Amino acid sequence: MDTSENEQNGSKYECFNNSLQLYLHSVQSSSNLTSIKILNDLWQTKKDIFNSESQLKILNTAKALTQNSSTQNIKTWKSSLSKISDPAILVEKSLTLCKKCSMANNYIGYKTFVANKCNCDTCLFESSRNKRESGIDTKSTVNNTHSNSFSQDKLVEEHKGLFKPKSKLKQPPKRISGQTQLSPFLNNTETNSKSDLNTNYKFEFGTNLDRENISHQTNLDREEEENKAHKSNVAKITFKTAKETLLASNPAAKRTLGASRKAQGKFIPPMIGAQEKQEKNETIITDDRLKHIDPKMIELIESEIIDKGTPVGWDDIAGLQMAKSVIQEAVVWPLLRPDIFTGLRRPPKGILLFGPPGTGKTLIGKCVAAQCRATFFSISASSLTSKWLGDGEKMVRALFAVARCHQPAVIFIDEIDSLLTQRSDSEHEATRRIKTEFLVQFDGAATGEEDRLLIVGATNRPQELDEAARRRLVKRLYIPLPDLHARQQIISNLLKDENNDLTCEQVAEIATLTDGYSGADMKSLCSEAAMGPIRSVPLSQIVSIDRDKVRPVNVEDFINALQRVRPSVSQDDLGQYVKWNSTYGQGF
Ligand SMILES: Nc1ncnc2c1ncn2[C@@H]1O[C@H](COP(=O)(O)OP(=O)(O)OP(=O)(O)O)[C@@H](O)[C@H]1O
Repeated sequence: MDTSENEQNGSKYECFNNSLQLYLHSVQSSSNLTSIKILNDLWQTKKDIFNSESQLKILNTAKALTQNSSTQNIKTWKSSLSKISDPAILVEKSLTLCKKCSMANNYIGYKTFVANKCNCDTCLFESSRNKRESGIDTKSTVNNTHSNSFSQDKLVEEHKGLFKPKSKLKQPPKRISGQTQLSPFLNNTETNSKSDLNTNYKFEFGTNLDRENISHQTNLDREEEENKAHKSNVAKITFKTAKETLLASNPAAKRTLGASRKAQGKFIPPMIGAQEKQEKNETIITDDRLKHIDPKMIELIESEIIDKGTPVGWDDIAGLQMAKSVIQEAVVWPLLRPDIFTGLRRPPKGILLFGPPGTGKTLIGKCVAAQCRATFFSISASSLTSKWLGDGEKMVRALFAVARCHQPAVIFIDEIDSLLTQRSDSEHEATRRIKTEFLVQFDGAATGEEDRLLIVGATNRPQELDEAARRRLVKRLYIPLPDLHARQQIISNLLKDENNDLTCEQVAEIATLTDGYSGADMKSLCSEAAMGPIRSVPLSQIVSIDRDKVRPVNVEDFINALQRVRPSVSQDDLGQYVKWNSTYGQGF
């Protein structure tokens, strides 16, 4: 090697040494992040450093950066941290350029160097790695084979006391989540050669430290570790996590914090005392018949579907004498005396009440349940196909299961036509499944000798019923509009608890005037008439007036109400019911 080459290498080494010292000083004195920042800034501001001789610029930049550890480029480095095994190695590698590579093409040579593809003898670190890998005595080999003008010993001497302890240098920087931006220093092979780079570093400098320095360093290490252990012990004694604090005050919370829960496991509320409250409210399912039913559905049925309203008596239903007597005979007595009504006298399991809206079909269903001392389940078929669509099928199954547990039971299905409509190709799959499930359950109830279940279907559109459903609803009773006498009875019943001065003749007269009104229309008429006395009170007194001072309802109020409340059922519709009744009905 000639003098000029030596000088050049010497200058390179000096620059490398100084900047590395600054860099390593920052690693030891501040934080790894600052060191990395220096490295980054070296690259960002002096990209040409690897192929020029202006290394002094590095020094100035590094000095400035070390003095002012601002965090401007922290973000860049954060994203690079996970990729760099140790930035010191990159500095070293970057600055101790292989002569061969740097002469051929400086920048590309650097890249080749970092990628560990350079095998030239002048490469200080690379050559030592190769020798070690091939099992030759590394120290002597490096000294012998390395052709650089500066010696290994000199290098070590220069850096004595400036390196971080080996253990620290070997620790890879922590990965910070969300890191995507890569440093221009990085390429894939850097990460691959991470372990090699670390080992190189250890070999080059660690093995050459004098004994004194090693023992001093080891003592420092030990002291530091002892300190750490002590601190962690103290922290363990005095510090309690939020979980530990909560468990200390509420041991029951253990079941909710991190406790394993199976997929089918019960939900345990995290609030203190909430579980006890929940357990109290939970339905205790003891009946085997409800084993496979979703407890939420059972709860829903028991809270929403079981009708717990005031029991209805036969007298509450005006008119409809024929329907009442058929129901009494065919349904009520058999349910009350199942021992007598056997064989041919066995009662039908399903009845259909059809007729115009508001004629008392629901009222009859309630009355049947009350008379039979049965549990009354009331559900609207349209809610099965809309509200519980998707769960409708399960709901039907649950409904029948719960009803079996509450025998005798009456299942009243309003608007049954929307559930058991005639089948068509355009029928929704979910609706079809509900219908099938209903018919299956119905048949089960019909054939079960022990079951005391009665299904009462109500519809305003009997003509739309499916044939299969019609056949199962054996008794089909027409519930017509109330006749004169029934209307009179409805008025009298409704005015019973109201202050009124209507005579029997006047009630009869009103009944005559309400031909074509349904029971529900009659109720609306009476409500409207009852507003008459209130409307006659001057507005200024309406808030303060004494209840007894409000005048009674009179015939005039009804005459006025008749102007406002009109019948809701058309004559055409009535004709259809009569026709269907004569074909499929009971015929009365
Ligand atoms: N025959 C009746 N006797 C006494 N009240 C009646 C009678 N029919 C109807 N009503 C009154 O009309 C209201 C509505 O009756 P209900 O709900 O039983 O009719 P519905 O036939 O079931 O009607 P929808 O077909 O619209 O469901 C009842 O609450 C009752 O006040």
